[in-house]
Amino acid sequence: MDESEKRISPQNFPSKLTFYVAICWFLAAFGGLMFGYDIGISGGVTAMDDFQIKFFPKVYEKKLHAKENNYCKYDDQYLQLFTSSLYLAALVFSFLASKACDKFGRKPTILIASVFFLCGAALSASAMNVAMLIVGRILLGVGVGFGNEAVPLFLSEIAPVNHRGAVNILFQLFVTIGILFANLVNFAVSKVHPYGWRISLAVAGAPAAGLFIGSLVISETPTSLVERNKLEQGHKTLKKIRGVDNVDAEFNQIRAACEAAKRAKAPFKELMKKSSFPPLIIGISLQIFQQMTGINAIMFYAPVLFQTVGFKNDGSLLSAVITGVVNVVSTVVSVVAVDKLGRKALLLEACVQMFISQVAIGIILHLDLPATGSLTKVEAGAVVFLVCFFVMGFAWSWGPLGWLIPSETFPVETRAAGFAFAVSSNMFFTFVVAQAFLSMMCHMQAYIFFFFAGWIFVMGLFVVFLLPETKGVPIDAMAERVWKKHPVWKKFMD
Ligand SMILES: OC[C@H]1O[C@](O)(CO)[C@@H](O)[C@@H]1O
Repeated sequence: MDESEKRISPQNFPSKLTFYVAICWFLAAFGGLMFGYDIGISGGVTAMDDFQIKFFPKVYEKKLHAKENNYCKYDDQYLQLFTSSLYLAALVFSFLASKACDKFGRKPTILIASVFFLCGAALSASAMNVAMLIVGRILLGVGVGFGNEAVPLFLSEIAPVNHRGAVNILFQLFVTIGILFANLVNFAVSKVHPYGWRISLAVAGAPAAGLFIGSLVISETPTSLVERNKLEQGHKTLKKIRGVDNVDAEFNQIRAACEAAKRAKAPFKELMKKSSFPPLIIGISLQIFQQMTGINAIMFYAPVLFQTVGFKNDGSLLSAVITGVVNVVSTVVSVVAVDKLGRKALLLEACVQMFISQVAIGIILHLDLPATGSLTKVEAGAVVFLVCFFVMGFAWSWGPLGWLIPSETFPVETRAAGFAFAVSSNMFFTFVVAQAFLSMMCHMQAYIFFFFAGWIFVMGLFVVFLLPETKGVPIDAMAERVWKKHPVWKKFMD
């Protein structure tokens, strides 16, 4: 602990925001774009008639005859597997990726991700049957597993220290841009019959190719080089990315951090110590809660949801574009607000906003959807508005902070391992929502929205009673200034 006080304050490390670093961010951020594209593309594709006729004819038949039981139109395990399989693969491979990041470095791990992305895009776009389609999604998932572990790590390791928070949010920002891009592509190709869906799936190759080229151009991070004992090369790279000669102070800090990480021989074992529980519980809970807001019910299935409430194909794809725009813009708000308003205020405000939206959507659907088969224009407009209101709240809080907080609360010894747990919790619960939402909607009907509202209520209590504020706290000082002062968590800190 005391060691950190002897170091030069990280705020004083000399650095310029170099053009080279900006290029590296831009290229690596294709990883976020790729992830977002995969999130956003599946909902629109599953809602396309041509796609359903080819792969899920039973779903198509059911849809044609659906009047009364609108909520069950898309209740099909295989259809859901098309979306969810990606996240299961990502979950498994995020652990392998954390090993690859350590052993081979961030750069080759990003390269591996891009190759899987390219293969996955090619296979799913050319699929002749459901098996090819799902194997294609699994390959994309392997890419997501590697990419989501390596890219955020890469971005934050080459960022000048005082930009780390904002850069971390950059990843989420690119995810939201990827989702929007996918929504736009779906909207544009929905009239191309009978293979519009193939274009949607093939366009995923564009960010994948960007990431592939990027992974050849970017430098390995100084941290990763030092970790693998390439000290001289690490020092040289640090000079290059900072654009100044005097990088010794920062370099020494990187070395000290790497040595500390090496001393903790088994980071996963270290994580099981009582004193590691506070950041671990916080990191995992934030990711679980992030998913249980119901965000991905909307991101994956917005077009399907909008069809359920009575929009035609076009209208539902256009509405998904609107929610996509709201998602991007609100994430930008978060970049600015997070260090001014603090984490807790944003998370709490969003709970109120998301709770109101979910309850109001539930009430509208409960009162009117079963009786009439579809909503009136005004009601359908209100549902789109409420979905946007919900997405807005999520995007400036739980979306980015679900990643930011776990990246700033673990001590260096357990940071990578702890973050891997957070990533995999996210993937697991994303999988659960993707696989279960359409069936849950079929069985619970409008009550599904009250179910998510219930989770949001619990999340609010969690923020009030268990989440400490970490705004402005240096990472090395978390234990002293945060955990040991918190009425609940101090009991874990001996
Ligand atoms: O922007 C919404 C997207 O952000 C994530 O929560 C990741 O933080 C995804 O699970 C979701 O689809």
